[in-house]
Amino acid sequence: MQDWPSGYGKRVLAEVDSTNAEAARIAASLTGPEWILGLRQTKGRGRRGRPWNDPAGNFAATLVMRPVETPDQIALRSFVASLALYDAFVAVSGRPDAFALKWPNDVLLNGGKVAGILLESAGAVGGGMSHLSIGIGVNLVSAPEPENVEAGATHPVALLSETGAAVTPEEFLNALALSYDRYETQFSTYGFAPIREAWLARAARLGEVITARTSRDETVGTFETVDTSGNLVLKTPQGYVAIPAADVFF
Ligand SMILES: O=C(O)CCCC[C@@H]1SC[C@@H]2NC(=O)N[C@@H]21
Repeated sequence: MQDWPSGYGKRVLAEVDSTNAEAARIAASLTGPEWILGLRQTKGRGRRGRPWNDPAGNFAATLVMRPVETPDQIALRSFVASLALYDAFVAVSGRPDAFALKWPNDVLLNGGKVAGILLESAGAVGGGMSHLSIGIGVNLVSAPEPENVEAGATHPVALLSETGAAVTPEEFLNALALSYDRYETQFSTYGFAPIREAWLARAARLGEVITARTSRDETVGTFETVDTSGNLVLKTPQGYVAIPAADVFF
């Protein structure tokens, strides 16, 4: 069986500040997409400027690439990466029913957050995008204490304690790189439609009332779908609302 997808580079770093920061440093010299795995991360970053702590044994990696599509298309790789993460979890644990996807791109295990994704990009001189970094953090062996996460946020869990699966970061990277390559091929060949369908089939709380919060406002409504642009669509008493970016609370 293939254990690494062709066309992808790999760097394994014993210690790094943040694999996303490293991705930005090497982006200009890339000759193809590259995975960067940090076995220790000292300054990991999460969504919305939050820190991301990485005890040894957890997974911290970034896929950095130089895509050529429009920024809107490029951002849809958040869904490509979520699906790849879901499949990697199933490959290492054999437990498809235990996992679900939380919009925009968290992975839940038995209802708790086991993984998060941070997309970062930079523009090129003269327009367009110079690189996209897809940073992925997975609680393989330990999860932060609940008091260290934002009030009301999904409680964190670890793969090991929830499933008994003891997986090293290197093993997880191999599973993830293979599943990412499969979904990337699907995305570049057929576009967002099949990715969206597959994502919705694994979505947490579809059809239920949820809350989407931004720094400016809060929308409560029934989670109807994710639209063809990747927006969260909530049905509210005022009508349908499409939300491009927010934190979701159950
Ligand atoms: O807030 C989230 O849910 C996203 C967390 C993303 C963390 C990962 S760990 C690897 C990569 N490097 C970083 O500094 N952050 C991402």
